[in-house]
Amino acid sequence: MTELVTAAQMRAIEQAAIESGEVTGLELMERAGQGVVEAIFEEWPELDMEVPDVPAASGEGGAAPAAQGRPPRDISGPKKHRAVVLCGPGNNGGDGFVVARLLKARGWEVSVWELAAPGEGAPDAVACRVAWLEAGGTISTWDEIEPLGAPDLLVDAVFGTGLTRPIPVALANMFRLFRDDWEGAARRERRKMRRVSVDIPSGLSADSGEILIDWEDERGEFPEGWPGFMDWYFDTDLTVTFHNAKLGHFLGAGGESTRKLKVKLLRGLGFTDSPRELPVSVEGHVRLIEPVFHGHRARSDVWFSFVNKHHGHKFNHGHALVMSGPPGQGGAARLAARGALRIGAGLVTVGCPMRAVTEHAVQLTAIMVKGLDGTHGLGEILEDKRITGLCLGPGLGLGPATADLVRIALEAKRGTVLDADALSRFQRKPDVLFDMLHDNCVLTPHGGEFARLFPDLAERLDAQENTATYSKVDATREAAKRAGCVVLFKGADTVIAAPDGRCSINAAVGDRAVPWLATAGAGDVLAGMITGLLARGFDAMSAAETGAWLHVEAARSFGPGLIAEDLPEELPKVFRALGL
Ligand SMILES: NC(=O)C1=CN([C@@H]2O[C@H](COP(=O)(O)OP(=O)(O)OC[C@H]3O[C@@H](n4cnc5c(N)ncnc54)[C@H](O)[C@@H]3O)[C@@H](O)[C@H]2O)[C@@H](O)CC1
Ligand SMILES: [K+]
Repeated sequence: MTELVTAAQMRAIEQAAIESGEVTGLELMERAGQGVVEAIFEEWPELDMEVPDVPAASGEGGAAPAAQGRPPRDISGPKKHRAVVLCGPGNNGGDGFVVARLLKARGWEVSVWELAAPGEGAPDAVACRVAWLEAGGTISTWDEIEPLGAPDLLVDAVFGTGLTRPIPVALANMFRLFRDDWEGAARRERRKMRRVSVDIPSGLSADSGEILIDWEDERGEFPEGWPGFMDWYFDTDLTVTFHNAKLGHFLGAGGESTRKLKVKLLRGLGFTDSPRELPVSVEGHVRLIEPVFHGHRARSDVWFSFVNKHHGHKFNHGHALVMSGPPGQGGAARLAARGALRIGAGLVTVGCPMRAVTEHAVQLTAIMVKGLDGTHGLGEILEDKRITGLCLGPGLGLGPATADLVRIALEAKRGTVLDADALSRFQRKPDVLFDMLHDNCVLTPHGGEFARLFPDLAERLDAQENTATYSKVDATREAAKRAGCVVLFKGADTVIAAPDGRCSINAAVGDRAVPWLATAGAGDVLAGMITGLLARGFDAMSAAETGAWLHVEAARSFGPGLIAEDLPEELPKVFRALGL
């Protein structure tokens, strides 16, 4: 898995490298700028082509360098590649000056606009600004901004990991305007404008992925008359970050906006050849669940866990019991049961009230049905020690019986998933639930259920003024500690945390986005998949991580049009693709 870091952790890594004497801050900044330029040409190789020796059709392009014998490609417009670099007052802006200089050295026409000149607090950025001016570059201030002609590239080096204070609404609006103005100009000139953000799209917190806006400060120091609110961060095509991806690339709005992320290593920070290892121990880092590459084949983190478990008798693969509610409400439990079976539990039983047996029996074949006489019946069946995974919640109902069933289930100390009604039932007394939970449990709340069990954490997470420092990762970690078990907080940025501080993100963003997974019953299938893995002997954290990852993979594999029933049925295809 890739390790993700916070802004503070990144600063600590950087500081340690500088203090060890292996690299200077200025060298790191130079390397960061080089990394951005490398990433730009990797992403858009067409921008790296020689500029043909064709005079500009309009006056805007200026003279172009010699064509070196190549035929002209297009004679309809100005020929020099053109970039606009927006620089902020900190080190992110410093990286921007390096990018500007390197592009200019390659024959690009580059305009730099700065929000404010870097001050004493950012000496490396000051040095890079000087180097830009010495290279013949010019700098305009933002109040002078007017489109000079359409750029091929818009570089956002306004704020990076140092953005901790909210930015004025007016500035946020300018991000949007830049994009619209220049995109329009690019269309008119038949150019394509690519947008690249240095480190993180400006306006987003690198820790929480939240948009940092000062709503009170409508005008700030910026010109009046900027129109309505749209995207309050710098909307971008490519983000180039350094050393390690940050939490904010995957959480909240950061996940939505980071469509494509490239991580560039900074030589001098102790790296050998793997971006997956942190050179300096970073306490409390978060892992991103993602495929790892072996030779030519992408295999998931789950591959290793699975491989040695795929043989033997059906009882070697465990027996999952999914509890169902009254007649007419059994669909959710059946979905969960199917998820448990397809993910490889040897046996799966739906346990239900006697009067619901017929309904389940007519719908289920490979999955067994067992009529249970309330809590007493559940206690009895749990005397069978071969039942190794339990799922309670989907369609269980919010009546008092649910709390009793949860109590009996937790006393049995099996791998247990609590979802949906089994969580909501404890809204008034979450502590009663927390007292019963053990470390082989997984809670799988969505936002609403999370707020019912952890109202103070949800409130803190929602509070605008705290978004810079308090993230979904923090909230989930606190929740896991309080509950004493693994908590999986659902979303496109699913966060999974264990009470001992381990934490990972299953990000369904960027090219892994699956908006069609927001469909009725998908959560029930997830609960069942995790239960199946617990039944197979996975520990709670691995079961939650593996289940969450496969859930998204199944949705990706199926594609749009997916309904919850399709998720378990897609798993064999996902397994085949993983070489299981
Ligand atoms: N950590 C590393 O290893 C490296 C970091 N580098 C760059 O350095 C960046 C971090 O630099 P900094 O810590 O200087 O921070 P940033 O450049 O991200 O932004 C902070 C600057 O913006 C100002 N600012 C913050 N909030 C503001 C607001 N709401 N309105 C107006 N101004 C505001 C601050 O006073 C400060 O001047 C990274 O994102 C990266 O781009 C690279 O240069 C080299 C290596
Ligand atoms: K930026």
